[in-house]
Amino acid sequence: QDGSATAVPSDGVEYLVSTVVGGQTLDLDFDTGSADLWVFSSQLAASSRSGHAYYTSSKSSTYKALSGYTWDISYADGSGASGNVGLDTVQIGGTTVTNQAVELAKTVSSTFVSDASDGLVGLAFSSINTVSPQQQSTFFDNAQSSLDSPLFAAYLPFNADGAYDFGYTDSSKYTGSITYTSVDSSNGFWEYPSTSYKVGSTVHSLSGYTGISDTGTTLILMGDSAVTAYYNQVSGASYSSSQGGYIFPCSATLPTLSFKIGSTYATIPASLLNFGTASGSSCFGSLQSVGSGSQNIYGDVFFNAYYGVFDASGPSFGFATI
Ligand SMILES: O=C(CN1CCCCC1)Nc1ccc2c(c1)OCO2
Repeated sequence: QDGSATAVPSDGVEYLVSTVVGGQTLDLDFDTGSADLWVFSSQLAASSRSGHAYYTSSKSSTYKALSGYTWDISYADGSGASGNVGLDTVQIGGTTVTNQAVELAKTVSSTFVSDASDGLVGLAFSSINTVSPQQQSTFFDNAQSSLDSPLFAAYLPFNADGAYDFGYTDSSKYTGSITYTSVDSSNGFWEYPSTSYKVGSTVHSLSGYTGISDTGTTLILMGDSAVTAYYNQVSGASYSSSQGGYIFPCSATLPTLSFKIGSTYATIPASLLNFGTASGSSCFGSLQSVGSGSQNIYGDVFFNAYYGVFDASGPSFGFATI
């Protein structure tokens, strides 16, 4: 059944959604860049669980263990988690999936311990789910047959409560029309060509590049050529190894950044490109380097400006101004 769940901004780093797993409520990070639904569990060391809600399978009347099944995930930022697997009922807003693969953490890396989320809901394609010996389906894949339309949408306004809509798009959450582009899911991501960008009004080519819509990533991460071109237009900007990225004087005037999603430019306003104080009078940029490769990562800062629609029919990705 269609439904909407509130997404609450946490530390400006992520948006958390209250989710019920086997009758137990956890605040989970919805990540369109991965495909594992995993939770902090009673199997974690107490030191790793501190500060977190966690799932205890023995307290769920609907839990079914998948004997011998394991999972082990590593994310591009170097974090990771691993454990074992069972099935249980998962409720997100008005949408309920029975027999959802729930991945119980036995280990989590330090960033997750210090992070606010109690686990993740992966909303990328099930082809990159890490469960072995049999790969499992995402919540969205399992929910699709019960939805009016096989889609979900992310509404993540800056510093305000947002929502994930399942089965429908909500016209009260965006203005104008939704522009769609075909998605190439061969890498398991919501990925599409992204072959040009603009710094202010100056157009640059990004031949061969793609973009990935990734609600699990906070910032906008692009190739070094784009990042250099952008900060060359920001007075006093520099790369700070201690801060781990580009910083600039908080008083600097920032140009807008636009990038193509398929054939249509999305424009990020200057206000969203200042991620906030790094230290003293230096501010940290919302645009940072993705490192190597030709895949740009369009994270929450993008969704602060655009309602994002993830449509499995096609598949396609659509966006509309918030
Ligand atoms: O790793 C992530 C997001 N990840 C989502 C799940 C929780 C932990 C953080 N994003 C990311 C994506 C591409 C990158 C990168 C980081 O660093 C360099 O390239």
